[in-house]
Amino acid sequence: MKVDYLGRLQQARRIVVKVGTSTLTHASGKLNLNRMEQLVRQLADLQNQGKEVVLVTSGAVGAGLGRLGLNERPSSIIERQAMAAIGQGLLMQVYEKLFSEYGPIVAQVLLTRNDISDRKRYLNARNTILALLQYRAIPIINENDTVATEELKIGENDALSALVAGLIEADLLILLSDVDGLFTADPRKDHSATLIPVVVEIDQHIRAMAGGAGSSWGTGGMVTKIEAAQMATAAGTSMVLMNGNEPSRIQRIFNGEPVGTAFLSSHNVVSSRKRWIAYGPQVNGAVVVDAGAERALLRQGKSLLPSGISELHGEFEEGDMIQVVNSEGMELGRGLTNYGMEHLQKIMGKKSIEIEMILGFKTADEVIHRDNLVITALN
Ligand SMILES: Nc1ncnc2c1ncn2[C@@H]1O[C@H](COP(=O)(O)OP(=O)(O)O)[C@@H](O)[C@H]1O
Ligand SMILES: N[C@@H](CCC(=O)OP(=O)(O)O)C(=O)O
Repeated sequence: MKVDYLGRLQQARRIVVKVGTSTLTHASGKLNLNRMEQLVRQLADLQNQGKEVVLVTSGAVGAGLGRLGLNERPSSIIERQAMAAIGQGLLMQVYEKLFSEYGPIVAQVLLTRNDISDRKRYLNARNTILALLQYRAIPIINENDTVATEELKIGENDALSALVAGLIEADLLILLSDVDGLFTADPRKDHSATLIPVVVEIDQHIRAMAGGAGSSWGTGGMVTKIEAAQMATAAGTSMVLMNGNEPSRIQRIFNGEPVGTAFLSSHNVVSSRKRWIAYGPQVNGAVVVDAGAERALLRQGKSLLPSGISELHGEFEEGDMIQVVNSEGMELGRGLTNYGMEHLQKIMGKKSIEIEMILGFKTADEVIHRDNLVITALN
């Protein structure tokens, strides 16, 4: 019997596929060329079916290690960056060769957190990727590991692929991993764990199932995959997490058959600008709010006023992204602040009409205007 959500996934036209290191490399660390060949053939075939395809690929560090004959990830960041520089070229060379056999043009896109944090660069990256799709090219995206310093890193490609899916408003994100999908517990540790075919809402119960990475090559484990699912589904992109060991099985999604775990996109899709606010800029600090402000934000759709703020953390300036947390430390939302740390210290707990008297100027009545605020607590 065909289940309704399968029909929805089958219709997807713009697709982001993310492939992890564990899928791309052998246990030896060398590239798994057979698998890459099958993946490329499947993606080329999706394009032949009229779909737009974007590939987010890991494996630069892994391929660099394999090339140098090393079998352990170096612990120093500099060394890993050097590995990535060696491996990225190798990775692209293999993709270029394989894709050219089946037809599609490929394009390398390397992104850093800044390209997502900065609204101008975000829009620029979006336009470039959309232009590539217009040319029927397949953008092959990875993090620019060689130049992204640790504090400016997105960190791993599950998150990068979800950000990319949001960036280009993809219909579907497919995460290829070394596991068949989300299980009730880590199947490597708990043999009685069972596969969950579909997730409609990512709640505490689902998050609690996730464990860490399964191989020494993978980085994120299930935690980052669920975080990616959360980002993607909130942005209107459904996600399928499936095993990448037989890439031709991707086709099953488009035949309307169940495969892996499907995370269905939320009906409550946030606007593109709010999506950028939620997941784009780096968080520079936090404000703790009282119960009254928490209610106003969560229940009444109000802006954050200085009167509801009781504590400040971090160092931030006007225009920066800050977290809004309650007294128990739970994140309620994120937004762009109208006041920097120094000024906010003077006006927190005060009424908006007092702002000008205290500071000698007033940027706005609100510390975070509703338009610049995204509530994350209800997701
Ligand atoms: N609840 C779970 N369901 C499935 N896999 C899980 C779960 N919890 C932890 N894992 C582990 O996550 C691993 C996949 O993540 P990772 O090794 O980072 O792969 P990748 O390189 O594909 O990103 C699986 O091999 C599995 O051992
Ligand atoms: N950008 C890194 C990949 C980081 C990463 O997320 O790896 P993985 O967990 O295998 O998807 C690389 O190319 O090696």
